[in-house]
Amino acid sequence: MAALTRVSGSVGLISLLNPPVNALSAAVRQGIVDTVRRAVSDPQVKSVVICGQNGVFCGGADIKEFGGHMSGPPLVPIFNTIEAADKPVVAAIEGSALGGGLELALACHYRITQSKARLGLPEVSLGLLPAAGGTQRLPRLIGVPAALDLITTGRHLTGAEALKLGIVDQVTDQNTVEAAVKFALSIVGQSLESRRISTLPCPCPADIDAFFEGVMQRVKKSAHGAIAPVACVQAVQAAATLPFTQGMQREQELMATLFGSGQARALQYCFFSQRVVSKWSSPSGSRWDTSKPKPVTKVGVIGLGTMGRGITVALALAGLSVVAVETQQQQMMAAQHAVSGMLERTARRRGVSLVGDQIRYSVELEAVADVELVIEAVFEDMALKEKLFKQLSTLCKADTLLCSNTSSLDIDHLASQTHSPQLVVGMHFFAPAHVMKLLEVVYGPRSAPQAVATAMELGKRMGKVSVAVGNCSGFVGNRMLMPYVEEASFLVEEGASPEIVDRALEEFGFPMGVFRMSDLSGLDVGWKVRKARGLVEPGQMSRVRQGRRYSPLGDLLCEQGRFGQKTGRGWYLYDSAGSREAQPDPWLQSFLEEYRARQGLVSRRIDSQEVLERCLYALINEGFNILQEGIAAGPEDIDMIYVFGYGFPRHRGGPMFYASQVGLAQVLQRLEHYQQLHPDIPHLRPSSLLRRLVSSGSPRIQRWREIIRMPHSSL
Ligand SMILES: CC/C=C\C=C\CC(=O)SCCNC(=O)CCNC(=O)[C@H](O)C(C)(C)COP(=O)(O)OP(=O)(O)OC[C@H]1O[C@@H](n2cnc3c(N)ncnc32)[C@H](O)[C@@H]1OP(=O)(O)O
Repeated sequence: MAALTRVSGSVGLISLLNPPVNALSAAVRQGIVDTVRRAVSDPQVKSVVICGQNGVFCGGADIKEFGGHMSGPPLVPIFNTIEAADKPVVAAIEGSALGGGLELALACHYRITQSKARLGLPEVSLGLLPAAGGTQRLPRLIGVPAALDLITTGRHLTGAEALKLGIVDQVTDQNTVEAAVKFALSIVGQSLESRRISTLPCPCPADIDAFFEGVMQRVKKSAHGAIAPVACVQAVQAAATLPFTQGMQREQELMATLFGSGQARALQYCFFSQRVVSKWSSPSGSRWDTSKPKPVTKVGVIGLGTMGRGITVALALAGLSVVAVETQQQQMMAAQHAVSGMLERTARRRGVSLVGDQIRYSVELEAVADVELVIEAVFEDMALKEKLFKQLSTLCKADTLLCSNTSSLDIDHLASQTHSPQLVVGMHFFAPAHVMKLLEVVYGPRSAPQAVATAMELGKRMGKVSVAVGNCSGFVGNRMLMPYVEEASFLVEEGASPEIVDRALEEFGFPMGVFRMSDLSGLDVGWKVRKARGLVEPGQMSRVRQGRRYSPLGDLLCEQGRFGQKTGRGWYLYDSAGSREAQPDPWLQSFLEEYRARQGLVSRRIDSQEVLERCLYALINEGFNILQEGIAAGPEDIDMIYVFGYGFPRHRGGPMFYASQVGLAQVLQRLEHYQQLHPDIPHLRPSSLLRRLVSSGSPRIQRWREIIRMPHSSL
C-alpha cells in the first residue's frame, strides 16, 4: 500500500505502508504505480518525495512472496517510470533502504537520509542479485569497484558512509521527510538530465578485462561454491561493458537462474531461521514472549584465557561494563594487554572510536560481587568449575545470573553447586568469541525463564545469533560434531587420506575440512575430552572401546606430540609451529600404512560421495536424535548453530535443511546401507525421528517442529 498526499502546496508525498519494514509486496508495488501516476499527472504537484511510514524507508522485496506465485506489477518498469518522470523525485530515507528499497531510491533523482540509516544491496545473502536495476545503476553512480564491493558482499552502509561514497546527496539529523520536502521545493524546474542514473556513463578501471578476471578469481575463492556472488560480478561486468538496456537484460537472465536455484531457497530459509531461533521456547513451556529479560549493565568475566578475552571484548564492544578476573597478576597483565590490542584492531576495522575504559581488571574474585551477570570461562575442568560456582553463589548478589562458557559440561550439575540453581545457564561462545556470531544459550531443567531470556538478550546486544538449547553432553553443536569427526577418522582407517576427506568437504562448501579444522583448533583438545570420558588407552591400538568402534588415530598422533598447527605437525605438516599452510605429510602416510597393516585393514579407494554421506549423514542423524530428545526446539535451531558456529555452508541452509533437500528417504536409505556395512558404529543407526518423518511422507522442514511435538499416534 502507498498513499499520496500534497504537502507544502506543491510537493506530492508518497508514503509506503507495509509494516514492519515496508517490504515491496504486490500491494505496495501496485500502490507505488498508482500514486506515481497520479503525482506525475497532477498539475499542482511540482515535485515528489517518496518515504516510508513508521521510520523505515523500505526493506526491499517481500521475501515471503518468493516461495509462491509472484503476482502484481514488476519492479523494473515501476522504477524506470520514476526515473523518467519530468518532475524531480526525492527519496527520503529513514531507518533502512535495503535491496529493492535502495533500488527504488536509486531510481529517484535525489536521495536524502539520516547518518545512522542502513543502506545496502543484501540480495547476495539471499542467493539473489539486485535485479531491479541495482547492478546497473549503482556502478554508474559510484564506480565499478565500490559497487562490486557492496553488491558481492551485501554489506550494509550507514547513511554517513553512503554520503562519502556518493550514493546519497544529503545527510540530515533533522526530520528526514521534512528536509526532503524542503529540498524538493528548492529544485522545482531544474534540469533532471544528469540525475537519471541509467543515462550516466559507468566509471570503470583502466584495464577492464584484467580487472574483472582478478575480481572473479577472488570472489570465486571466497564464495566456497555459492553461485550468487559470481552472478553479481557478471551483472556488474555487464554494467561496465554494455548499454543500460542490454545490461538490464543480462541482470534479468542472471536473476532468473538464481531465483530458481536451491541455493536461493537455502539462503532464504536461513534468513527466516535466524529470526525463528530468536523466538525461543523450552520443553518446560517458557517462551521468548512471556519471559522478560533482566536489565544488565555490568558483567563479570572469570578466566582470561583465549575465550575469556574474546568474551570481554565482545561485551565491551556492546557497551557493557566488564569486571575481568584472572587469578595471577602476570596472567591478568598479559590478558589486559591482549584485550586492548583486540579492541583497538576491532575499533579500527569497524571505524568506531575505541572502547575499553569500562573494563576493570582484578585478581580478586570478590571484584564481581556487584555485577548482575557472571560469565565463567576457566579451564574445562568440572572440579574447578564446581568450586568456582560455589564461591560465586556466596559472594555475588542474590539475584546475579551465573553463566558458564563450558562447551560440554553438565550445566545442571553446576547449578546444583549454587544456592539458586534457577539463576544458572550456559553461555557457550565460539572462538574467537568477539568475532564468531554464534552463542548457544544452554538451559538446565531448573533454569528460570528469566535467566534464559537475559542470556539470549545479552547475546543479541553483542550482535550474536543466540540459540537456546537443552542440557546434554556437548549441547547441540559439539554433540553433533562427534560422529562427524569420528566418521572422518574411520574413513582414514579404511583407506582415505586426510586430504581426500578434507577436499570433499571443502568442495561441498566448508571453509575447512575436518582434519584442517582439527589441526587449527588443536588435536589435544579432543584428546583431553576423550581422556575425560575414559576412552584413551595410552599406546594401545584397539579399535573397540566401551563396546563400540573407536579410532585411536587421533590419540596416537597426540602421543607423538602432534597437536596440529601449534606444534607444526598434526594431520598435516606445517612449515613451522603456528604456520597455517597445511602440506600433506609423507610421515603420516607411512604411519597410516603401518597402522592399517598392524590392524589387518585392507586399504580401499574412498570417493567423495562416501566421504560426504558418511560424515554428513552421521552429523544429520545425531541432529534428528537431538530434535527427538527436545534438546533443540526445531531444525532451524540446529541449522543456525551449524551455519554460524561450524562453517556449514550457508548456501546449503544447514545440515537439517540439506537433509530435507536431499530427501529424507534417501538419507535414511543411505544410513541403513552404511549401518549394515558397519554395525559397530552406533551413530550410523538411523534415528527413530528420521524414520517417523519418512513414514509420514517426508513433510516440509517448516512442519517438523510441530510434528516432533505431536504424540506418535497422531502422525
Ligand atoms: C523479481 C524481483 C525479485 C527479487 C528482488 C529482490 C530484491 C530484494 O529486495 S530482496 C530483499 C532484500 N532485503 C533484505 O534482504 C532486507 C531483509 N531485512 C533485514 O535485513 C532486516 O529485517 C531489516 C530491514 C534491517 C530490519 O531489521 P530489524 O529491525 O532487526 O527487524 P527484523 O527482525 O529483521 O524484521 C522484522 C520482521 O520483518 C520481516 N522482514 C524483514 N525484511 C523483510 C522483507 N524484505 N520481506 C519480508 N519480510 C521481511 C522479518 O522476517 C521479521 O518478521 P517476523 O515475523 O517479525 O520475524
